[in-house]
Formats: sequence, structure tokens, C-alpha cells
Amino acid sequence: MRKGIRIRGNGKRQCWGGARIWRVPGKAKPPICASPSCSTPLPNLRHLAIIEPLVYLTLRLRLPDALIRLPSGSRLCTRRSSSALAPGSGATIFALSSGQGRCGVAVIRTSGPASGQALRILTAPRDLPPARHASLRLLSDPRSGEPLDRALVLWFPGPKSFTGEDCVEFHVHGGPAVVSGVLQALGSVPGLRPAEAGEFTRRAFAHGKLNLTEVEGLADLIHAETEAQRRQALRQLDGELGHLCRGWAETLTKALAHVEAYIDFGEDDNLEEGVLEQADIEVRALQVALGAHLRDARRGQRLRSGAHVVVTGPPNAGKSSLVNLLSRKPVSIVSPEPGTTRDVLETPVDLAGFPVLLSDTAGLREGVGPVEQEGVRRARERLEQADLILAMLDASDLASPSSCNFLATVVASVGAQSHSDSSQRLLLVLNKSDLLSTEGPGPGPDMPPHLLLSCVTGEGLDGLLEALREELAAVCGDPSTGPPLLTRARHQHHLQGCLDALGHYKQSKDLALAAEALRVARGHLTRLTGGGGTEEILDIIFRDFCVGK
Ligand SMILES: Nc1nc2c(ncn2[C@@H]2O[C@H](COP(=O)(O)OP(=O)(O)OP(=O)(O)O)[C@@H](O)[C@H]2O)c(=O)[nH]1
Ligand SMILES: [K+]
Ligand SMILES: [Mg+2]
Repeated sequence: MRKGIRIRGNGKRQCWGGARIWRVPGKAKPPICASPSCSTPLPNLRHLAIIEPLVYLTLRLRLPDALIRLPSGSRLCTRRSSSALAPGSGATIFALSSGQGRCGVAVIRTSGPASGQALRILTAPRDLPPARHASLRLLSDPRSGEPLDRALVLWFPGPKSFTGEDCVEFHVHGGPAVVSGVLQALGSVPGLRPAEAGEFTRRAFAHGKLNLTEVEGLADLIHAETEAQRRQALRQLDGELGHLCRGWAETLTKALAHVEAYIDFGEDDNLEEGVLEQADIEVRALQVALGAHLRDARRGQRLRSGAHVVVTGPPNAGKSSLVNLLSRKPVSIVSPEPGTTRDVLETPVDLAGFPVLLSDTAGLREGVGPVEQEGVRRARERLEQADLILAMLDASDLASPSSCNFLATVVASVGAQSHSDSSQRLLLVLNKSDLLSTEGPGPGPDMPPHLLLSCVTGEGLDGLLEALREELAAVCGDPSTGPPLLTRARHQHHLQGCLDALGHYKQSKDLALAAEALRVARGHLTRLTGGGGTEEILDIIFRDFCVGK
């Protein structure tokens, strides 16, 4: 049981960790809400510490971005640091938000206080259309009165808009002359300026419309190349990861309130028994949840950046033929001459809906010329980095020394690995099955689990794709089910930091240090969803976006 250190003021003032609570001696006057913008009276502090630990802690520690809730559950205030806005952010911004180049319809967006004025000026003499109704308007250049296009316009008065500010969308014909004419006309409206890359989304973040994980989910959705990446990004944009982190942060806030309450009232006999034990139980459960998520961390990142699948095997097994088949393009040279492939040839492929970096490699054999030997060395090096190994043999040549050696080394060594989430996975493919009928015996009973395939006839390809889908779901995590995945090193960093701080909480003998460890842990979760992120991190994240997003 930790001993409590009690810092008691002179009955009037109790200061703790910099937050000051002023108590009036005698009848404890109920404190008021910490938010400067309201003065709602709250029930007395001791009572509060137990029935509303979140509010108690908020008052005690003035958590900057916490939700201050009354027992009735109504919210008092939430706020995000406005520093998240890009520099020069008071202006109204505009940009082409649909793709560059000739297209049927192009979408030009504005966001900021002068949006309504810009819409009036470009559609003069008509007034603003009804909010959120697509309206057909003639756009004209305010400088010359020259008609620009007949467009659909949409007026989104803030805060019910993507950025939380007044927004307008111009849906114009997607010809370069129309788009540039409208952009120039907008540029001539006082108070408007072209948007920076990602600035619309950055404003949505600054106005609390998106948290940082949702911003990253939006970036991933825009960059998604495969079905699995789209599903994963959509879940993150829908806030699943942010929601999970908020739940963890609330658990920590409750545990912290219990520890603080014990520090404040530990000796009072009417403080509930087991307040500290309750905090320990909450922390232990959180450690288990965080640990499970961190073990999964690599999966989410693989899903974003692509799983490394390496094709390996003895010369002439048909490796290059398979790579060309899976990538549906002539990535590698195929020839009957063994030792054709020397360099590692990497190509991004959508395999069964998963993003994959598929590598073709030199046939593994010893005792060849220096160039091919360098190729073999590079092949082995790439094999080390593989998330999934496609091991290939010629099914009609299984008794050869090169096949036996390959089975005894590469295949056996991966099979021997203890199966954990981070260990490599291997699929054994016996190629050239079309030769089996004529060339004699196929695989014996002691052959490890394998798939038969013919790159020439395509026999067995469906089975291989199904097996690949299962393996890749295991390697990348199945984005349709299971908990939301961590998709960035930043997420992993903060979760690891949170877990480390919880470790310090458990080791600390001194309650004050234990409370501080919980605060540090909670800070990591807050930064993960974007409260209090540093400018540099925000710049890096929003740099990922194109202009107009
Ligand atoms: N009959 C038959 N021949 C195949 C099959 N797959 C590949 N081949 C032939 O086998 C020879 C070698 O194919 P590659 O794809 O170059 O083999 P590789 O493993 O990349 O060879 P190296 O790069 O030299 O290691 C070529 O002549 C292919 O046409 C198959 O399924 N059946
Ligand atoms: K070959
Ligand atoms: Mg090859």
C-alpha cells in the first residue's frame, strides 16, 4: 500500500502541483467550474471526488482540454488549442479540391469568414442560396462582369461545415480555362488567398471537427490503393482509434482522480475503502489492453505502407514467372537459363485487396560467378526483411540437391520460428505442376504443407490467391474486423510512452509520483489524438495532404 504524502495548506489554501484550490475556512463554499467562460456552481469537493472523479480531477488539475461535466452529464466546455491553425489563418482560403486536369466536374472550395461575400460577388446580383442546397448560378468575374460558367454552388454556413467555418463549394465544368477563371476571380475578392496544402483539413482539426487520428485516417483514405487500405482508413476516419484512445484516457483520468482523492482525504474515515486498489485495477487492465495493441502495431503500418512479400527459391523454379503473373505485367525477364534474375526487383501490387511490395530475387545457389553471387547475397538479405515468403520449387525436380537443400534451409528455418505476430510467414509453392504427369513423381508424404501451381497453365492460381489473402490478413490485420489498428509510428510511440508511464506508476512508492506517472501516461494519449501536439508534428501530418484538401 503506498503511503500518502499530504501537503496541507493553512486550511485556507491547498496547493498541489501548481493547481491552486482556494477553500474558504468553515463552510466549504462550492467551487465554480474551471472554465473562465462560465461560473456554474458545483457540489462540494469531497462528494465530487467520488461521484464525479472526472470533474473533481478537472477542477483539481485544470486539465486543459478535458470535458467538464456536471453530474447531470451536460458538458460545460471543451476546447482545442487554436495554435493548430496554420500561420496567417484568419484569412478566407480557396483552392481546387477535385483532381488536377481536364474532367467533367471540378470542385473549388472556400473556407473562412469572407466565403459568403465571395459567393455573393461571383453570383451577383443573386443573393446567397439556401444553406446546404445545391443551386444553379451563373458565375461572373467581378472585375470585368465576364460570365465564367454556369455552376452548381453550395453554401455551408459555419459551424456545420467540413472546417467548422463558413464554406462554399463551386461545382464547375472541369475545363482548365473555367477552373483558372474561377480561381482568378476568387483571388480578386478582398480577404481571400490560395490555401496551403492540407489547410482545409488543418482548419477542421483546429475547430475540433476532426481529431489527429481522424486527420490521419482522411490522409490514408485519399492515399488508399487497395480495398484493405480503404477499409482501414475509413474506420480510422470514423474515429474508431480516437474513440479507443479517449476511452483509455478517461480510465486514466478516473484512476488519477482516485489517487488524488486519496491524497486529499485519505485519512478521513468517510472516504470509501479501496479507492487506491480501484485505481490499481484500472491501471492493470489498461496495461493489458495497451500491450495487446502494441503487439498489433506493425500490422497497421504494414497495411498502410504495404506488406513485404519476397519470392525465393532455387534457379529456374519459376520465380520470375510467378512475379509477372501476380503483378500482371512483365516485371522480370523469364528464360530457361538458370541464373537469369540477379537484382532484387520490387513492384507494388494489390494482392487479394492488400497492399504488397512484391520482390523477385536471384535463384539461391552456391559456386557461381561473382555477379550472380552478389545477386544471391542480396536475395538472402531481402529474405530477412520479408513479412511473407513465397518459397518456390520446381515440382518436377524435387529430388535435386538444390531443391533438397532449399527445403532443409530456408523452408525449415522459417517453419522452426516460434509463431508470434511479428515472426515471418511462409507459403511453399510447388510450381510446374503441368510437368508432373510426364516427368515422374510429385511431392512425397514428407513434403511440408504446400500448394501446387503451374505458371504456364494457371492451374492452382486461385488456391494460391486465397492462401495469400489469408496470410496477408494475418500479416496486416483484417481491417474489417478486430480493434482499430495503429497505422503510424507516432501512434506506437505514444502508446509505448503511456505503457512505460503506467509501469512507473506501479513501481512508485510515493503517491505524488504515482499521480505524476498517471498524468504523463494520460498526456501521451491526449497527444495521440492531437491535444497539445507540437507545431512540427502538425506540419508533418498536414504536409501529407495536397492543396485543396
Ligand atoms: N512447364 C512450365 N514451365 C515453367 C513454369 N513456370 C516457369 N516455367 C519456365 O521455367 C523457366 C524458368 O522460369 P523463370 O521464371 O525464369 O524462373 P526463375 O526462378 O525466375 O529463374 P532464375 O531467375 O534464373 O532463378 C522458363 O523457361 C519458364 O518459362 C510452369 O509452371 N510450367
Ligand atoms: K531462369
Ligand atoms: Mg528469375
